[in-house]
Amino acid sequence: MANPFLFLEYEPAFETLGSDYYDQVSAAEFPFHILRFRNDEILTQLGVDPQSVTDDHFIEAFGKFESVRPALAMCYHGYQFGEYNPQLGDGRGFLYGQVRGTNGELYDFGTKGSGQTPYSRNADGRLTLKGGIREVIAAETLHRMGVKTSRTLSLIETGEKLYRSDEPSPTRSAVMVRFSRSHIRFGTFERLHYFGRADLVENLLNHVIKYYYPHFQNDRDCYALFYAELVQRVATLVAQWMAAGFCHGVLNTDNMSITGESFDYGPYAFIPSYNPRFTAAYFDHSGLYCYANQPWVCKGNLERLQQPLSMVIDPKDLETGLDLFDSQFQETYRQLMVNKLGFEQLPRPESEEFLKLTVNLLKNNDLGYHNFFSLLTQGFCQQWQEDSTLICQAEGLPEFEGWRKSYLESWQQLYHHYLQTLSPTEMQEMKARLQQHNPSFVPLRAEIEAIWEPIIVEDNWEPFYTLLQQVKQGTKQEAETKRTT
Ligand SMILES: Nc1ncnc2c1ncn2[C@@H]1O[C@H](COP(=O)(O)OP(=O)(O)OP(=O)(O)O)[C@@H](O)[C@H]1O
Ligand SMILES: [Mg+2]
Repeated sequence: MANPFLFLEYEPAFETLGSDYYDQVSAAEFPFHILRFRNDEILTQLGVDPQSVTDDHFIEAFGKFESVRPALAMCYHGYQFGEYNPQLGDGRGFLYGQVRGTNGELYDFGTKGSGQTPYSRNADGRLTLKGGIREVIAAETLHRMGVKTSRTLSLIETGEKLYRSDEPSPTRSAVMVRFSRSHIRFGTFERLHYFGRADLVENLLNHVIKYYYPHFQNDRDCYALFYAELVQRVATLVAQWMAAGFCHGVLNTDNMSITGESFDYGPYAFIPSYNPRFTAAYFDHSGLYCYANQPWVCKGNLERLQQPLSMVIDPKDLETGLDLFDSQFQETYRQLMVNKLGFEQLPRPESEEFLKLTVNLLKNNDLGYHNFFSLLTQGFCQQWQEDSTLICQAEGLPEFEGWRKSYLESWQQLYHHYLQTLSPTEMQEMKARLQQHNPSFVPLRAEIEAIWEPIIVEDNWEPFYTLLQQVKQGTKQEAETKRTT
């Protein structure tokens, strides 16, 4: 049977920009290939019947890299922890190809761990299996939580021994293919500014607008409009991370997509509890990219992007665009938190106090962030409309004493107050909304670590697949039932 991946209609979109933007490379050859994860949902999104795609097809295309288009290592620089680094670029990946989804939008297949390139510096060009697994889990969980994210199309174990300072070594290797809107990064523009090439900035800008902001293509102000929309997309994304309790960990400008989509999941974590200073990367000593800093860091990255863009866009327009960030972030975050609490909308300005109280309740008590919303979802019932003391009192909430108890009571009373305004139908809808916005299973770091143990000890992959089912279904029980039936 012919390999469907080799018969997709690949569009040489980035390729037509020319060699100023990439280097043609070839993939490494690996000792063996074992498909560990395939994402059939993406096949459907591409209009490919998953039944027609065998595991060997995945291995041929995304492990042995049989292909119809050249492999392109994309060039970029970036600000890393505030320092400009001109020695970046795809050092362990390349653009395999670009295809349209059934929605008409263009997507990248980008590799990670496929071998060395001119940008590998002294590194091996490889990805650890554990790193690949962690990225699969992050992308699938964020997707379930409604965050605009890249996905993982495949993860293939490749049989090499890798040495890493942050994993017991030797450790196992893998190659991953990422499915994302684009791998053009803020750093792709920054590199062109570094070389003083306004012409290349302009070409790239036209390309980005054509493929990712096509609604502005014929507008006289298309550059300014593009930047203003990017600002809003990034602000929306950060609000989604914050509501999802997600800390990306490495918000360097080479990890910021020009489409406003989230990607590159290295040392990320879902926050265990609401701690604004929670820092995901062990090497982020100052906590620069901690949970609460994410909005202003991303706004700062957008501001940095003005440097290359101002080679072709009026700086006044860029300033006006950036001004949209704060309100877009606040508005989206507010709405998402209102939804996480189960409501469609809450009246303003009076409900602001309630939202603040919710965050403070989470901050000042030893409540798990995800656990709290999960308890709210599981316990939600009609009786809460009658008796405020029942609210969120299901098993699992720690005993509150002293000022903490009165804090909880104030919160319950306000929640109760808003519940009383709802009709029986609205109460039903509220239950559904709680379930939609609060998956009862969000993998914390320890849970991700726990699936790695059986893999290294006895090559047991069941916990990994079960965890992915849990993430998809949103509940542990449902996932376990589904796997055993
Ligand atoms: N093992 C490696 N071999 C070669 N280059 C590497 C390796 N690990 C990281 N790099 C390079 O270091 C830089 C920063 O890495 P970072 O972890 O942000 O990106 P990445 O995870 O490799 O790729 P992506 O951003 O596409 O997810 C990139 O230029 C990357 O290609
Ligand atoms: Mg990166």
